[in-house]
Amino acid sequence: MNHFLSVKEVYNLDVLVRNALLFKKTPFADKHLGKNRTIGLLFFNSSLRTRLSTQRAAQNLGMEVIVMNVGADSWQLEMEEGVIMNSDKAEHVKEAAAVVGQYCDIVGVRSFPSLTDREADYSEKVMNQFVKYTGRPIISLESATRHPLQSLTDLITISEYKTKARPKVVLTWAPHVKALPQCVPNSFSEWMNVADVDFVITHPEGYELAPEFSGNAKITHNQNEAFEGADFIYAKNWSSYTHYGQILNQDPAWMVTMDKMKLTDNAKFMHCLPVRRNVVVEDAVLDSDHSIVIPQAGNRVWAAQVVLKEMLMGLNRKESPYLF
Ligand SMILES: NCCC[C@H](NC(=O)CCC(=O)O)C(=O)O
Ligand SMILES: NC(=O)OP(=O)(O)O
Repeated sequence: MNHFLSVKEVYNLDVLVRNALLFKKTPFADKHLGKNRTIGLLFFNSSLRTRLSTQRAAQNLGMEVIVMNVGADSWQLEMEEGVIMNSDKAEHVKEAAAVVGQYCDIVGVRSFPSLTDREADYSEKVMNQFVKYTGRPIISLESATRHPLQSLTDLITISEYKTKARPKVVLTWAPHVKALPQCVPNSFSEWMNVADVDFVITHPEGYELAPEFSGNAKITHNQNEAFEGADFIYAKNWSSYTHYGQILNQDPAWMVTMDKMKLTDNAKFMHCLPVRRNVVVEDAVLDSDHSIVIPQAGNRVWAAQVVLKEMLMGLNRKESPYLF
C-alpha cells in the first residue's frame, strides 16, 4: 500500500479486517516494524479519535510520532498553483508539504471540505496537493470527500458484532444544527458497497449522496421502512450534495429513538462520533445495550495499525527490494 485515501487502495478487504482483529489480540506483535520510522500527522481541523488512535497505532508499531495542528499552529497554506501570494497565506503547499516529507516517512493529513466549492472539494484538491508534493506515502485522516480509516473501523466493528452471514446495514441521515461534510456517509457507502452486507441508505429528499458513492445501495426516504429487520443502524448527519453544503431539513422526527430501534432486529447502533445527544440520537439509545459506539471508536486503533503496517512493509520493500 503506497497511499491510503479510499477503499480503492485495498487489495483484499477480508484479509485487512482479519489482520486488524489480530492486532486487537496482540497489539505489539509488529513492534519492530516501525523502528527508526516517523509519522507526521497534520490537522487542518479538530480531532479526538483520529489523532489519538493513529498516534497509539503508530506507537504500537514502534514508530515515532510528530503532530501538528496546521490550522492553528503553523503558517496558513496557499493551495492554488500560480497565484500571487499577497494575501494572508504565508507559505505554499509546494514548500510546506515537501519540507514535512523531509522529516517524516509517512504523512497523515486531515482536511475537511469547504462546503462552498463542490468542484474543488470533490476533486480532493488539498489531499492531492499533499500526495503530489510530500514525496511520502499519505494516509487520509478524513479528506474533503472521504474518511477511510473510519470506514475500515466500521467494517471491522460490523464483522465483530454480526450474528448473520449477510447482515442488514442501514445508513440513516439524522438532524444536526450545523452543515456537516458528506465524507463519513460517502466513505461508509463506498466500503459497504464492496462488503458482504445488505446495504440500505435512508435520508430526506434533497440529501442524495453523489452517485459515485451511493452506488448500488437501496435508497429510501422512509426511515421506518429502512429500520425494519435491520442488524446495524449507522446514524450520521450530512449537508446536501445537490444543494451543495446547505441544510435543507432539521426535522427532529429523523432523530434515532428507542421506538425506532424497536423496528429493527435488535440492531446495534453505530456512529463515528462526536455525536450530539438528543439531536442525532436520543440518550436512551446511546445509553442502552444497542449502542456500540465506544468499542467502535476503540477499533480505530486496529484500523490505523493495520494500514500503517501495510505502508511500513511497502517502504521496507522499496528500500530493500532483494530481501523480499
Ligand atoms: N471525524 C468525524 C466527523 C467529523 C465531522 N463532524 C463534525 O464536524 C461535528 C461538529 C459538531 O457537532 O459541531 C463530520 O461530520 O465530518
Ligand atoms: N470519528 C472521528 O474521526 O473522530 P475525530 O473527528 O474526533 O477524529
